[in-house]
Amino acid sequence: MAWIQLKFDYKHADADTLSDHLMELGALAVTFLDAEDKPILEPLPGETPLWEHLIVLALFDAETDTSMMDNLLKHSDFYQHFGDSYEWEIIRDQDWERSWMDNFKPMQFGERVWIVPSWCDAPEPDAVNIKLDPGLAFGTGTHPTTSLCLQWLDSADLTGKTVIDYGCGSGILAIAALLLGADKVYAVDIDPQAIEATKQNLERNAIQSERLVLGLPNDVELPQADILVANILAEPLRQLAESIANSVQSGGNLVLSGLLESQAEELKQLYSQWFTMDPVAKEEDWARLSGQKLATP
Ligand SMILES: C[S@@+](CC[C@H](N)C(=O)[O-])C[C@H]1O[C@@H](n2cnc3c(N)ncnc32)[C@H](O)[C@@H]1O
Repeated sequence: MAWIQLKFDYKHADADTLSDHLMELGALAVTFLDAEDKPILEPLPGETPLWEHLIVLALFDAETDTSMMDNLLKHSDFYQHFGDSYEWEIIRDQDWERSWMDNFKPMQFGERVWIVPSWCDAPEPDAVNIKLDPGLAFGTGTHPTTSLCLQWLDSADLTGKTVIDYGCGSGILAIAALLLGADKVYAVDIDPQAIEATKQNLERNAIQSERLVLGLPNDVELPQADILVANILAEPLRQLAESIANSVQSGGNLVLSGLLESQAEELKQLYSQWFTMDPVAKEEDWARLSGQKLATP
């Protein structure tokens, strides 16, 4: 399968906001390289004079309409910092895999959870270690939205619970829930690569396959779960609101991310017709909503 990659030189300090913007435009992943083509390992803070000259790689689905994207980029605030230097290229799967693998190191979330790349040893062997290889799917824990969801799961008592992971990507949240004690997880995604990555990550973590029901949204009959986690973008969260709400049982929990801080209040209002909503949690410019389902009359 081919992918397309947008590559450009970026001469400005605020790389973090640029990354968020590219993800909003549909990028599946964004990687920064230094002037010597080496991946930058640390997250890029909002303002730093260190990275005044970056090479930016953004991976998009092969179906992406590049002329529409050119147009959107030309009208973005970032355009002045890269001008016409950008180029689109078709890349093979393996090339992309290599670039993110270099960036991906063991990371801790909350008290108990570690995400450990499948080619690394666990720094804390007794922790809840999730062995992960996202392949081409989204979800390594490096993005604030995944991190916010992992922190919520880490803080909850999942013992014996039924969980839905809506938009599972690499399966990172589904597997975290299972290793934290959930009885059964239903994981769905519109991207077949995500289904494949989740299946392989399940095997990597030696979890019995009966504990995970996995598939495309139309192929999986969702139960009313104790907990539903959805780290997808604001627009699908708006469109799917009613069906998401219906998939949580009374008293059950909702965890939503993939939305920017600026989108949080509107979505909180929307979901408050079914849930008692908690204060918005934030990491960098991203937000997480959570709430408890109201009893149905
Ligand atoms: C931001 S990634 C999250 C992946 C992973 N759950 C995590 O937390 O890192 C969003 C995922 O949702 C999927 N997705 C987007 N819209 C969707 C929809 N309407 N229904 C199901 N999955 C969707 C995408 O294919 C992608 O894998």
